[in-house]
Amino acid sequence: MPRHLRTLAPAKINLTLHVTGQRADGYHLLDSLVVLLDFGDRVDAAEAGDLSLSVLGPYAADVPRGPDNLVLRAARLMGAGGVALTLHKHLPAASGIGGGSSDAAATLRAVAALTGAVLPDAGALARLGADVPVCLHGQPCRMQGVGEVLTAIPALPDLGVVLVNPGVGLSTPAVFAALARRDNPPMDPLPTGSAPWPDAQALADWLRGQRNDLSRPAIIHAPVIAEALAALEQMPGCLLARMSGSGATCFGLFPSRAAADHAAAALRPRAPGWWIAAGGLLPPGAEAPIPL
Ligand SMILES: C[C@](O)(CO)[C@H](O)COP(=O)(O)OP(=O)(O)OC[C@H]1O[C@@H](n2ccc(N)nc2=O)[C@H](O)[C@@H]1O
Ligand SMILES: Nc1ncnc2c1ncn2[C@@H]1O[C@H](COP(=O)(O)OP(=O)(O)OP(=O)(O)O)[C@@H](O)[C@H]1O
Repeated sequence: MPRHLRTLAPAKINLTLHVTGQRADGYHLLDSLVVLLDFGDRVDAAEAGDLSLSVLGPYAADVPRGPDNLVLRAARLMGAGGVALTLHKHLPAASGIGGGSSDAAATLRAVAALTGAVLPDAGALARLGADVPVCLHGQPCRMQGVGEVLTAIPALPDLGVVLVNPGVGLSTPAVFAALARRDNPPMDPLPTGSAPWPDAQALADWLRGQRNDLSRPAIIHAPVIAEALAALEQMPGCLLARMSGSGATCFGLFPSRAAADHAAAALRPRAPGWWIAAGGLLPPGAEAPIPL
C-alpha cells in the first residue's frame, strides 16, 4: 500500500441539463450529459496518526475547514481514522462545476488506495452529493434520476473547453427553486453508432438542440451569467457556449485544446475579475491516485 498519494479532483461540466420532474422529497429528476475535465482541485492523502484536513489554494477561504468539508465527510464515510488530507482548492466554490462533489470522489479514491477500505454503497454516495456518483464514475456519461443513474454514451471527439466564472457563487437549491417548470422534456435520443460525433463541431451542433433548464433561473439570480455567455460566444473558434450545472460557471467548446488556450488567453485581460480556465476532456484513467 502506498503511504502518500496525490489525486486530481476534476472539474465537472453538464454539457446538457434537462430538469424533467420532481420527487416527493423535493429533489429534481435530471437528464444530463456529463464530462470531467483534465484540471481541477487536488486532494493529497498521507498515512498519519489521526484524521485531519488542511485546505490550501486560491479558493481555500470559500470552503469550510471543519467537519462539513466534503473531503472530511467522504473520509469519515470510508471509516478513515489515520489519514492526513490536504485539499488544494483551485476551482471556485458553489459554481456548478462539481467542486465539492469532485473533492469528495477524489477523497474516496485516495482513501481506498491508501487503506484498502471499500467504497461506500450507492445510497451513501448520493447522500454526500448528487454529483458524487458521476464524479466517482470518472467517464463521460448520461446522468439521470437525481444523479444516481449513470449510463454510457457514444465516444466523444477531441474537444477544447474554456470555463468562465463571472465572480459570483450561486446556491444550488435557490436556482432549482426559481425554475418556472419542473416537467421539461428530456434530451433528444442519443445518436447511435460508434462515433456519431466525428468532431467537436458535430457534437456542438447536436448540443445546440438540447438545453440547460437551470440557465434561465440562474440568470435571474445573477444576470452577469448572460455576459459570460456572450463573451465566450464572441471568442474566435467558440462552437457553443452554455452554463454548467446550477451556475454560474459557463463553458465554451472549441475544436482543440490549443484553440481553447488561445481564447482563454485573449479573454483574461478583458475580464480581470472573472475566473477563466482552459483544458480538455479527462483522459481515461487520469483520475487514479498517484503515489508520491
Ligand atoms: C445541478 C447539478 O450540479 C447537476 O449536475 C447537481 O444535481 C447538483 O449536485 P450537488 O451540488 O452535488 O447537489 P447536492 O449537494 O446533493 O444538493 C444540493 C441541493 O440541490 C437541489 N437538488 C440537487 C440535485 C437534484 N437532483 N435535485 C435537487 O433539487 C436540492 O435542493 C439539494 O438540497
Ligand atoms: N470541498 C469543498 N469544496 C467546495 N465546496 C464545499 C466543499 N466542502 C463543502 N462545501 C460546501 O458545498 C457548497 C457547494 O459547493 P460546490 O463547489 O460543490 O458547488 P456546486 O456548484 O453546488 O457544485 P455542483 O456543480 O455539484 O452543483 C459550498 O457552498 C460549500 O460551503
